[in-house]
This record gives sequence, C-alpha cells and structure tokens, in this order.
Amino acid sequence: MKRIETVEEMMQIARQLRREGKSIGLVPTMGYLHEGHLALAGAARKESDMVIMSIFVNPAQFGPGEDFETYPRDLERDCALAEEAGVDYLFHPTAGDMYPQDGGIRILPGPQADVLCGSSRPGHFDGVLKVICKLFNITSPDRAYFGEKDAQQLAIIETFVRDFNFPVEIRRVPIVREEDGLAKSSRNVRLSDAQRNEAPAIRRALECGEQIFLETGNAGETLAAVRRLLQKIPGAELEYAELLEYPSLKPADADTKEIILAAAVGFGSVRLIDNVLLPVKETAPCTK
Ligand SMILES: Nc1ncnc2c1ncn2[C@@H]1O[C@H](COP(=O)(O)OP(=O)(O)OP(=O)(O)O)[C@@H](O)[C@H]1O
Ligand SMILES: CC(C)(CO)[C@@H](O)C(=O)[O-]
Ligand code: BAL
Repeated sequence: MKRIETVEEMMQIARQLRREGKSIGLVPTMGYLHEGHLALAGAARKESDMVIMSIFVNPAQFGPGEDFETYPRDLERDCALAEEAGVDYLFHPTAGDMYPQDGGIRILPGPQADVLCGSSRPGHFDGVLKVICKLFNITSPDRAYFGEKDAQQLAIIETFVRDFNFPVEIRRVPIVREEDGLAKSSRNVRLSDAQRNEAPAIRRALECGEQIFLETGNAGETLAAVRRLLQKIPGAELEYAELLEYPSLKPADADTKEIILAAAVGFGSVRLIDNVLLPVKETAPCTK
C-alpha cells in the first residue's frame, strides 16, 4: 500500500491508473478505522482494480463548538488496517493542501439536508459535498463506497452525483455493528464505560420502532414509542428520532416504498447516529 500525502501526487496517480485502463474504487473516511470502514474497503476490493481510501478529518463539515479537535485520530494504526483490507493507495492530505484558498464558491445541498442531522448541524452537508466533490475530482473513481449508517449523507451524495452527472457509481454498504447491536463508529471510543453500556439501547429502541411500524403502519405510534425509549436512556440526550421517506427524506405519502427510522443521541459531547430502513407493505395502513 502506498501512502499519498499531496493532492498533486494523488491526481497524477489517478490519471495514470485511468490511462492504464484500471478501474478505481474510492472509500472516503475520516480515519480511526473500524470494521464499518473495512466493509467499505472490502466491497471496493471485490469490484475494483485499484482501491483508494482517503483519510481526512474534513474541517469544512464541522461547525463551531463541534468535535473537530477531539475527533479520534491514529494514522499508523489506520495504515496497518487499510493495508490488511487490501487498500492500494491511502490518501491522507493536509487541510492546507485540500483547502489552499477559498474562492467563496459554495455547494449547497437541497431539501434533503433540511432535516435530521442537517437541521442540528447547519452547514454540515455543505462541507461534506465540498470535500466529496474534491475527492471525486482528485481520484476520478468509477465507484465510491458509503455506509448506510450515515444514511442522510448517502442520500444527499446520491442526489449530488445524479444532478451533476458525476461519472461515479455510488455503492451503499450495510451498517456494521458491535455484538451488542451498537453501530460501529469512530466516536464510540470517546464513550465512558457507563455510556458504552447504555449506548446499545439506541439500536434496541429502533428495533422496537421497526416492529411497531411493521405491525401497525402507524408512524405516530411508532415515533412516540421510539422517542420514549430513547429519552429513558440514562445519561443520553435525544436529538431527534424521525420517520421519513428514503432516500428523498420527505414526509411519507401513499407512494412511499421505503421509510427510514433515524435517530441521533448525545452522550455528553459524543453524538451517535443510527437508523433502520423499513419497507412499506402494500397493505400497511396510512403512515401519516
Ligand atoms: N458502522 C458502520 N457500518 C458501515 N459503514 C460505516 C459505519 N461507520 C461508518 N461507516 C461509513 O464509513 C464512512 C466514513 O465514515 P467516518 O469516517 O465518519 O466514520 P464513522 O465511524 O461514521 O465516524 P463518526 O460516526 O464517529 O463520524 C462513511 O461512509 C460511513 O457511513
Ligand atoms: C464522507 C466523509 C468522509 C466526508 O468527509 C465523512 O462525512 C464521513 O466520514 O462520513
Ligand atoms: N460520518 C459523519 C461524519 C461527521 O460526523 O462529521
């Protein structure tokens, strides 16, 4: 595995790979790798000649007072894990190299960013789209891999790629979980022992909601139950729990085929997200 630290070198390599006719799979991450990231790399490895993983804690997607400084980082450990997962190039640029100057141009997501994490983290998805646009131009991938844990991000990136004709196929990778059901996340290491013991209750609340929704098709009842369960988790603060059409992230209506039940919960300064995708049965009662 080769480590690449500059944008210029990464662009030269990607151009050369394309000249050689190699297909490129891109796995964008912020590092502190876990099995969720490795599942993305594994999916890329299976269908691409060359796998590029980026590790970049993107300052543009963190708001004031968020955890940019304390976001976990361990490049040496990440390199070993990425190499084991079959990554060919690990792209680890500096913020100065990624954002040498600001010409003031902004990429603004549409209404998909007005809900869920977008409403609690204003500007977050502007920053995500900015870095994704740059990563796509720098690495010219055929396919890029994203986890369903960040389902809103995935939906917004799919729209971005479709609306702006990026020649990239977006691949969705299912959520990888700890044995007790907690979604793997780099931020999990920042939980105290007590918080870590309570955190799997997020998944349990969503599973309970899934069951209620599949049985009754009643969104109000489902959300009330999920919120009640999430509010009862000791030491946790419920940020949101919502049921929306996926991937449009609009309120569900009679034509809705798939619904996302998504939640964000804070344990002190550690913010965790999780979701479950629910098929809407033809026979399900009205979801309003
Ligand atoms: N548990 C998981 N299962 C599948 N994909 C995941 C999982 N966790 C993260 N990913 C995906 O990995 C990519 C990089 O995510 P990122 O580096 O932010 O990791 P993270 O664990 O989500 O970190 P955090 O949630 O603490 O920001 C994203 O596409 C994300 O959806
Ligand atoms: C996609 C991403 C790498 C962009 O910085 C980030 O938002 C993440 O890790 O999910
Ligand atoms: N995986 C989401 C990146 C973030 O929280 O900024």
